[in-house]
Amino acid sequence: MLAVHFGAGNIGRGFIGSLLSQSGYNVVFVDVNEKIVQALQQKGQYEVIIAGETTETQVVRSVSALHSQHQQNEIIDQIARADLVTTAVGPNILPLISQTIAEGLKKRLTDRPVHIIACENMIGGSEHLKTYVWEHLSEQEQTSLEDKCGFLNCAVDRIVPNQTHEDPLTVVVEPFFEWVIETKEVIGNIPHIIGAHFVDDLQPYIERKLFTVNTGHALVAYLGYRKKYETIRQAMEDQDILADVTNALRESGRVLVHQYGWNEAEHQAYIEKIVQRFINPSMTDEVTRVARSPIRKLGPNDRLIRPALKYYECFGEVPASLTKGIAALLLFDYEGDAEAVQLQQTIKESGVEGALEKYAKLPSNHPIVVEVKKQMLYM
Ligand SMILES: NC(=O)C1=CN([C@@H]2O[C@H](COP(=O)(O)OP(=O)(O)OC[C@H]3O[C@@H](n4cnc5c(N)ncnc54)[C@H](O)[C@@H]3O)[C@@H](O)[C@H]2O)C=CC1
Ligand SMILES: O=P(O)(O)OC[C@H]1O[C@](O)(CO)[C@@H](O)[C@@H]1O
Repeated sequence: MLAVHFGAGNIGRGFIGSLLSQSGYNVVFVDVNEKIVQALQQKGQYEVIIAGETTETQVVRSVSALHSQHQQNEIIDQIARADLVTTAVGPNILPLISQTIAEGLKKRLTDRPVHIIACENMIGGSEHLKTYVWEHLSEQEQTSLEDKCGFLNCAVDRIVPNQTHEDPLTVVVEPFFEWVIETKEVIGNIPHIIGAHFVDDLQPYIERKLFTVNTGHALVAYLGYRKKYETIRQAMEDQDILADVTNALRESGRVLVHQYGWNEAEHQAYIEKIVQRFINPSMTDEVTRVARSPIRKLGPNDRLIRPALKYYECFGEVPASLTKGIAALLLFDYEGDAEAVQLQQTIKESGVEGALEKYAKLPSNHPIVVEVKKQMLYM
């Protein structure tokens, strides 16, 4: 079995590539990072260090790599033969790799179906990717590929921080992982992926994951940045931040239980486990990594705005802690993050209302906007 995976970064190597290799796939990574591509080509394997109460090292074998820009023809040939195409490049990069995927699909030399799974932190990631890929195909090509390519939405959960190991390929990960894949668009057999959880309807799972793990993590990061903490663990040791995060997860949890009927006690246990994962003493995770790309995180369907809006819609109240998280995001002025710089520029030019209207699609008189502005005064 052959899998082509775009993005040999933290999640690519530390989660998706590792699981696919364990499941028996030859994994061809595609990346723009010359150093990583060369090292994968030379070694054909790498180590994943699972850092929990004890440390375990797994060797991921049967891997190779191609350069996303310099080896286009080779990538297209691999996609033409692949059983699986996966991505973990970040939502903003999906449009940039879509033409290559389209060219590979056009050259399918086999009638075997191919499944394409975008492993990004977003709702409908694979569906979005399909839209971008389809833009590069004629109507006739789209029709002929429709019953050969299944784009499967998924939710991926594993905390993989930035890596500091001497070997550029070695990746330290937390023990926990969850890969939930929707079966709606499966063509033929469900792909063989050890450890993945297949479900008919992803919506409850992706929302539970994004609006618990990612909502909580974003809050720790933005509040932690305000207080000048460098790591997530340091921020979690601050009792005020811990209380805000716990309360924000109570707010988003109330929405999730209301909307999807998750069992309340089980959801509380899910929250508690996640809070423990943020504290993991065996890993160092930087506040600026978790806070990265604030404009993406301010999106109407993303981890802060959507649960805050849903809370307001469902219960007629403005959620105090989620809005505090939004306020802290708007104050994230880290110069090493291009989106943070752009966001600060927008706020300077159009004010907080302008930024919330532009990126979160919230009208300036919305009660959430009013509350966010108020919260910003106290930070
Ligand atoms: N790190 C984590 O803990 C988690 C990350 N995610 C999601 O996984 C995705 C990737 O995140 P990370 O692995 O953390 O980021 P990362 O920055 O470590 O990896 C992204 C990789 O994509 C590569 N890339 C960029 N442009 C490319 C292109 N045109 N073609 C091929 N490769 C390209 C980069 O060089 C990099 O190696 C994101 O959507 C993120 O939200 C999801 C769950 C957990
Ligand atoms: O690019 P994003 O959305 O910040 O993705 C990384 C996030 O996903 C997580 O892994 C949670 O699954 C966190 O480590 C991190 O906050």
